[in-house]
Amino acid sequence: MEKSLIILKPDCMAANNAGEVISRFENAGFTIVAAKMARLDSSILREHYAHVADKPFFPEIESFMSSRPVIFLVLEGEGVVQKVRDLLGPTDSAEAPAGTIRGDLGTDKMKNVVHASDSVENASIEIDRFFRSEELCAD
Ligand SMILES: Nc1ncnc2c1ncn2[C@@H]1O[C@H](COP(=O)(O)OP(=O)(O)OP(=O)(O)O)[C@@H](O)[C@H]1O
Repeated sequence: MEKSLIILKPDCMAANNAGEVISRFENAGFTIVAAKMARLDSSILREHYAHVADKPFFPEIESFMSSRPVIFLVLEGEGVVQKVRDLLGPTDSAEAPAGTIRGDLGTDKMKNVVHASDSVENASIEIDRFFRSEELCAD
Protein backbone atom coordinates (compact mmCIF):
# COMPACT_ATOMS: atom_id res chain seq x y z
CA MET A 1 0.00 0.00 0.00
CA GLU A 2 1.22 3.52 -0.82
CA LYS A 3 2.81 5.54 2.00
CA SER A 4 3.79 9.18 2.59
CA LEU A 5 6.15 10.82 5.11
CA ILE A 6 4.59 13.73 6.94
CA ILE A 7 6.21 16.30 9.25
CA LEU A 8 4.03 18.53 11.42
CA LYS A 9 6.25 21.64 11.34
CA PRO A 10 7.15 23.92 14.30
CA ASP A 11 4.39 26.44 13.47
CA CYS A 12 1.80 23.64 13.61
CA MET A 13 3.17 22.41 16.95
CA ALA A 14 3.39 25.92 18.47
CA ALA A 15 -0.23 26.68 17.51
CA ASN A 16 -1.50 23.38 19.00
CA ASN A 17 -2.82 22.37 15.59
CA ALA A 18 -1.38 18.83 15.54
CA GLY A 19 -4.69 17.21 16.52
CA GLU A 20 -6.63 19.19 13.91
CA VAL A 21 -4.20 18.24 11.14
CA ILE A 22 -4.09 14.56 12.12
CA SER A 23 -7.91 14.49 12.24
CA ARG A 24 -8.05 15.82 8.70
CA PHE A 25 -5.73 13.03 7.54
CA GLU A 26 -7.75 10.36 9.38
CA ASN A 27 -11.07 11.77 8.15
CA ALA A 28 -9.73 11.57 4.59
CA GLY A 29 -9.35 7.81 5.12
CA PHE A 30 -5.61 7.52 5.74
CA THR A 31 -4.07 5.31 8.42
CA ILE A 32 -1.15 6.22 10.67
CA VAL A 33 1.34 3.35 10.41
CA ALA A 34 4.21 5.09 12.29
CA ALA A 35 4.66 8.20 14.45
CA LYS A 36 7.32 9.89 16.59
CA MET A 37 8.30 13.30 17.98
CA ALA A 38 11.88 14.62 17.72
CA ARG A 39 13.91 17.74 17.10
CA LEU A 40 15.57 18.05 13.68
CA ASP A 41 19.27 18.96 13.56
CA SER A 42 21.32 20.71 10.88
CA SER A 43 22.77 17.61 9.34
CA ILE A 44 19.42 15.89 8.73
CA LEU A 45 17.86 19.17 7.55
CA ARG A 46 20.63 19.61 4.98
CA GLU A 47 19.82 16.13 3.70
CA HIS A 48 16.03 16.53 3.80
CA TYR A 49 16.10 19.98 2.17
CA ALA A 50 19.04 19.29 -0.20
CA HIS A 51 16.88 20.56 -3.12
CA VAL A 52 16.73 24.05 -1.54
CA ALA A 53 20.08 24.04 0.33
CA ASP A 54 21.58 26.62 -2.08
CA LYS A 55 18.62 29.03 -1.82
CA PRO A 56 19.06 32.30 0.10
CA PHE A 57 16.20 31.38 2.44
CA PHE A 58 17.79 28.06 3.50
CA PRO A 59 19.37 29.38 6.76
CA GLU A 60 15.92 30.63 7.78
CA ILE A 61 14.37 27.20 7.07
CA GLU A 62 17.16 25.49 9.02
CA SER A 63 16.59 27.72 12.04
CA PHE A 64 12.79 27.46 11.85
CA MET A 65 12.67 23.68 11.37
CA SER A 66 15.03 23.08 14.31
CA SER A 67 13.30 25.59 16.60
CA ARG A 68 11.25 22.95 18.46
CA PRO A 69 10.44 19.23 18.30
CA VAL A 70 8.16 18.18 15.44
CA ILE A 71 5.91 15.17 14.79
CA PHE A 72 6.81 12.65 12.09
CA LEU A 73 4.07 10.42 10.68
CA VAL A 74 3.90 7.73 8.06
CA LEU A 75 0.44 7.69 6.48
CA GLU A 76 -0.84 4.84 4.38
CA GLY A 77 -3.67 4.71 1.85
CA GLU A 78 -4.52 4.54 -1.82
CA GLY A 79 -2.98 7.52 -3.64
CA VAL A 80 -1.89 8.99 -0.29
CA VAL A 81 1.08 10.99 -1.68
CA GLN A 82 -0.92 13.15 -4.08
CA LYS A 83 -4.10 13.21 -1.97
CA VAL A 84 -2.21 14.59 1.06
CA ARG A 85 -0.54 17.24 -1.14
CA ASP A 86 -4.06 18.20 -2.32
CA LEU A 87 -5.29 18.43 1.30
CA LEU A 88 -2.32 20.72 2.10
CA GLY A 89 -2.72 23.17 -0.78
CA PRO A 90 0.17 25.08 -2.39
CA THR A 91 3.51 25.74 -0.62
CA ASP A 92 2.66 29.41 -0.02
CA SER A 93 -0.04 29.44 2.69
CA ALA A 94 -1.10 32.93 1.54
CA GLU A 95 -2.08 31.45 -1.82
CA ALA A 96 -3.70 28.31 -0.41
CA PRO A 97 -7.51 28.23 -0.69
CA ALA A 98 -9.78 28.09 2.37
CA GLY A 99 -10.55 24.48 3.21
CA THR A 100 -6.94 23.36 2.65
CA ILE A 101 -4.68 22.77 5.66
CA ARG A 102 -2.26 25.55 4.65
CA GLY A 103 -5.10 27.88 3.67
CA ASP A 104 -6.80 27.43 7.05
CA LEU A 105 -3.80 27.09 9.38
CA GLY A 106 -0.68 28.36 7.59
CA THR A 107 1.09 31.72 7.64
CA ASP A 108 3.44 32.00 4.64
CA LYS A 109 5.84 30.00 2.42
CA MET A 110 7.99 28.80 5.29
CA LYS A 111 5.42 28.53 8.09
CA ASN A 112 3.20 26.25 6.06
CA VAL A 113 2.14 23.74 8.74
CA VAL A 114 3.12 20.40 7.17
CA HIS A 115 5.76 18.75 5.00
CA ALA A 116 4.51 15.86 2.88
CA SER A 117 6.43 13.70 0.41
CA ASP A 118 6.03 14.84 -3.20
CA SER A 119 6.37 11.44 -4.92
CA VAL A 120 6.12 7.76 -4.09
CA GLU A 121 9.86 7.43 -4.74
CA ASN A 122 10.73 10.30 -2.36
CA ALA A 123 8.27 8.96 0.24
CA SER A 124 10.29 5.75 0.41
CA ILE A 125 13.58 7.68 0.80
CA GLU A 126 12.08 10.00 3.45
CA ILE A 127 10.49 7.15 5.45
CA ASP A 128 13.91 5.43 5.56
CA ARG A 129 15.47 8.75 6.65
CA PHE A 130 13.26 9.13 9.73
CA PHE A 131 12.09 5.60 10.68
CA ARG A 132 13.58 2.14 11.11
CA SER A 133 11.56 -0.55 9.35
CA GLU A 134 10.53 -2.15 12.66
CA GLU A 135 8.90 1.14 13.72
CA LEU A 136 6.21 0.76 11.02
CA CYS A 137 3.02 -1.31 11.46
CA ALA A 138 3.58 -4.51 9.55
CA ASP A 139 -0.06 -5.22 8.66
N1 LIG B 1 10.60 31.64 -0.80
C1 LIG B 1 10.66 30.88 0.30
N2 LIG B 1 10.94 31.45 1.50
C2 LIG B 1 11.02 30.69 2.62
N3 LIG B 1 10.83 29.35 2.63
C3 LIG B 1 10.52 28.75 1.46
C4 LIG B 1 10.41 29.48 0.24
N4 LIG B 1 10.11 28.59 -0.76
C5 LIG B 1 10.03 27.38 -0.18
N5 LIG B 1 10.27 27.48 1.14
C6 LIG B 1 10.28 26.37 2.10
O1 LIG B 1 11.23 25.43 1.60
C7 LIG B 1 10.79 24.13 1.84
C8 LIG B 1 10.86 23.29 0.60
O2 LIG B 1 10.18 23.91 -0.45
P1 LIG B 1 9.50 23.07 -1.60
O3 LIG B 1 9.57 23.90 -2.82
O4 LIG B 1 10.03 21.69 -1.62
O5 LIG B 1 7.95 23.09 -1.14
P2 LIG B 1 7.01 21.96 -0.62
O6 LIG B 1 7.33 20.68 -1.29
O7 LIG B 1 5.60 22.44 -0.69
O8 LIG B 1 7.40 21.95 0.91
P3 LIG B 1 7.76 20.73 1.81
O9 LIG B 1 8.99 20.09 1.19
O10 LIG B 1 8.04 21.32 3.17
O11 LIG B 1 6.55 19.86 1.79
C9 LIG B 1 9.39 24.26 2.42
O12 LIG B 1 9.48 24.10 3.81
C10 LIG B 1 8.95 25.66 2.15
O13 LIG B 1 8.16 26.10 3.22
